[in-house]
Amino acid sequence: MTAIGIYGSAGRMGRAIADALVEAGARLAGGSEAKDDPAIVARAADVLVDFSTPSALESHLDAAIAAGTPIVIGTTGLSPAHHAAIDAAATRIAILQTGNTSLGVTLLAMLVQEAASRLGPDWDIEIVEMHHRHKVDAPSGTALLLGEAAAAGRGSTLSELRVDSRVGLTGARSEGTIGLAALRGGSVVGDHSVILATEGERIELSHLAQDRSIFARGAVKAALWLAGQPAGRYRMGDVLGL
Ligand SMILES: NC(=O)C1=CN([C@@H]2O[C@H](COP(=O)(O)OP(=O)(O)OC[C@H]3O[C@@H](n4cnc5c(N)ncnc54)[C@H](OP(=O)(O)O)[C@@H]3O)[C@@H](O)[C@H]2O)C=CC1
Ligand SMILES: O=C(O)C1=N[C@H](C(=O)O)C[C@H](O)C1
Repeated sequence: MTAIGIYGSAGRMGRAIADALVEAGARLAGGSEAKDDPAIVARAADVLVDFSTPSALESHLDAAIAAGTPIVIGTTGLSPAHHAAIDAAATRIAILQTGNTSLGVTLLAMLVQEAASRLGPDWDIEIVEMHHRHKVDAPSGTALLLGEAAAAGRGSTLSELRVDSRVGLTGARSEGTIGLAALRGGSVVGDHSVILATEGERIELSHLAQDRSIFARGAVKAALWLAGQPAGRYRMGDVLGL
């Protein structure tokens, strides 16, 4: 029985993952919060999942490397420096990082990349997301993941094309850019729409999360898969065979 350790175990996702891993036939190796030593659960677990906060990432990676334990990173709000730290750690242990562990969003990202590659640059791409009032980062990790997929479809990267929430006298839209807008309110679990718009028509590709359990089940599936992998950086598409 695979033992899964949870960083951020008392949070919304940590609690949902504790439920999901039992349903998947795994065992909880232990949980860890800010006050705890992350090395303890890293040593007790066959695989770790991190749904906590970006400022804890470095200590969680250090603990995972020291114990030789693979880790799924679901925490969002990561900076380029965090991604560089993940790349470095992935030369030592297996790591899967994703802004969204659901099957639906993993497939949506592929559809977005395909649409962006087939439609010309006169098709504008805008990404709108809405989340609950407690969310602390924006744009969401999923919006960034979808933006990267759209940019890849255009043969570019999101950092080259992104325009964040417009305000004031912005001027007309620049062709080829990808706009990002974030809404916050109530208890919305996670809604994302990628809008492709040209003169006279538009396409909207959307994912609506109705329950946090979709992320939790995906995180457990990813953890069980990652437990058997050699060092390297992996994606949800690898887990789901998409
Ligand atoms: N990839 C995906 O599919 C998904 C990713 N997420 C992401 O997961 C993260 C957590 O989301 P959510 O559960 O809603 O947030 P919560 O705030 O409910 O949970 C985060 C938990 O992490 C704890 N924490 C803070 N610092 C540390 C630390 N140093 N070590 C261990 N734990 C710590 C928090 O404690 P305290 O409250 O005391 O600060 C809290 O219990 C977010 O970044 C979110 O965007 C969410 C859903 C799906
Ligand atoms: O904080 C959340 O709740 C969520 N965060 C992830 C994100 O930033 O995209 C995934 C999901 O949308 C819920």
